[in-house]
Amino acid sequence: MTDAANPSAPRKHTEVAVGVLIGQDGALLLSTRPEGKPYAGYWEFPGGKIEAGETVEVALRRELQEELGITIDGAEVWRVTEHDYPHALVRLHWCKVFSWSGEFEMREGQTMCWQQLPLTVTPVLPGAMPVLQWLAEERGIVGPVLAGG
Ligand SMILES: Nc1nc2c([nH]c(=O)n2[C@@H]2O[C@H](COP(=O)(O)OP(=O)(O)OP(=O)(O)O)[C@@H](O)[C@H]2O)c(=O)[nH]1
Repeated sequence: MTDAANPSAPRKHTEVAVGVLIGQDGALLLSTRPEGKPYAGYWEFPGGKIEAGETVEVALRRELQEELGITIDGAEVWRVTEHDYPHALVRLHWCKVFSWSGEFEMREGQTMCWQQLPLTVTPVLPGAMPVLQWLAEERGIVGPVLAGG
């Protein structure tokens, strides 16, 4: 989408905070995108848009409370990526999260699961693919990050 008043203007980024929750066995938490959102039903890492005045950590804590009912202890940005979707140009601020409190509760009707690499769930949001690749590299996993992919 371009700016109607100025079609040559660069698209503005939508800033997004994303959490890579890592369990004690190294499993990764994936969840499905709720109905009504672009790419509904695709698997993603939990997170959402950063609101005005929020830091990445504050936004991520709010999003994970709203979506999953948990409270994260802390989050530091690990990687920043960009992805150009038809619906938005997003800048994704990825945080690894190792510690949280509360019970998981799917507050937006989504589904969650813990996954090792390669992932067995599909389809996965295209914007998450570089991060899966980095996680696989860190773990010395060669080959596709999606089983059968
Ligand atoms: N949460 C999340 N978003 C991702 C991932 N990968 C990726 O490209 N995105 C993109 O980042 C954006 C996140 O926005 P969202 O729609 O989930 O955010 P939100 O919950 O604040 O939505 P809303 O306020 O519109 O209801 C979407 O454009 C989504 O496609 C990912 O792994 N997790």
